[in-house]
Amino acid sequence: MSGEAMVEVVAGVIRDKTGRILLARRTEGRDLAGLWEFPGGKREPGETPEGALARELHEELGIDIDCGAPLIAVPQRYPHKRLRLDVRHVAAWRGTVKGHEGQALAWVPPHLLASYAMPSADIPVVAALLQPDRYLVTPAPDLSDATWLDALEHALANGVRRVQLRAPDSEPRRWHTLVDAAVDACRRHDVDVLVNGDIDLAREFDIGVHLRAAQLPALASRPLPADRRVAASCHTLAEIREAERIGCDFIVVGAVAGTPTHPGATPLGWAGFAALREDTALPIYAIGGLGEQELDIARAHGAQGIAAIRAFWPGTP
Ligand SMILES: Nc1nc2c([nH]c(=O)n2[C@H]2C[C@H](O)[C@@H](COP(=O)(O)OP(=O)(O)OP(=O)(O)O)O2)c(=O)[nH]1
Repeated sequence: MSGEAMVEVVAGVIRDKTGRILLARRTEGRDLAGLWEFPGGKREPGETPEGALARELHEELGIDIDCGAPLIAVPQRYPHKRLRLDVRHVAAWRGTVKGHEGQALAWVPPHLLASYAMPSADIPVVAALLQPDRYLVTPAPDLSDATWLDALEHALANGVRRVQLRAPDSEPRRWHTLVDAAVDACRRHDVDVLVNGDIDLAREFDIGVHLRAAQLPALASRPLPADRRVAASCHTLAEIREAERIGCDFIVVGAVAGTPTHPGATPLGWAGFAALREDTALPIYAIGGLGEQELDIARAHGAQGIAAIRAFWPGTP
């Protein structure tokens, strides 16, 4: 099944002066007709991604472009094909945008992108545009509470925008007090905050919940409303299917590299990660022995970004 050839597709994020992003509607008679997509198309043999994108946007929209930085490349399996959707920012463009192939066009404010029906490969692309690329998982508060909260404040000041509060085996009353203070700090920084495992605690503080894989089978549906994040840690395709079934917003998958905290586990490697990525449209953070320096390679394998304890927690080696 994974032997089937991978179709290479390149698409562009084109913005106007007000920051709206251009979507095109796939015309009737084509695969995925009626869905909205980032303009682009298939790479031809011998073409670079940049060259293919420039050609496609000239043909489809009548514009000339300067290709910008890679955003994310999403491997994705559809019923009749496998493709890798390589999405690039368009740094600059010249000309007048017009649908040269009869396709409808829409300039969409970023916060409305998710309300457009798109192919499944685009769901991680929209998440990569809108949501944080780093997901801090807190270490257990071994030292004093003040030291732990101070480290959290530093991480938030360093630009972490999404946090999972996690403290395996912490004494419940101490943990409740710490979560209270941590939620307060995250709210002050306008940072997305989830608590590991404890759905009641998430409800009490009106925050998100990050579920362990073992918790998923017992849940009939997502335990929190749509405006609260529900995430899960997954290691296998079966666990990913459970996360999809209950309606998780995103998942964490690993371990990608070896980690000192799980010395016996066989790491997935980036190829193993990408193989799982192909079979789901959920946004995925890669975890396990990774840090900020792996963000580009993570995005190149379809990850939303990196989840880590040590790499994003100030003061850990
Ligand atoms: N341009 C573009 N294509 C996308 C996106 N998301 C996504 O799944 N695709 C898929 C749809 C197509 O299968 C393929 C792009 O092929 P294409 O648009 O150049 O060619 P086509 O219509 O003849 O493709 P097809 O019907 O033969 O699959 O990538 C996206 O955001 N932009």
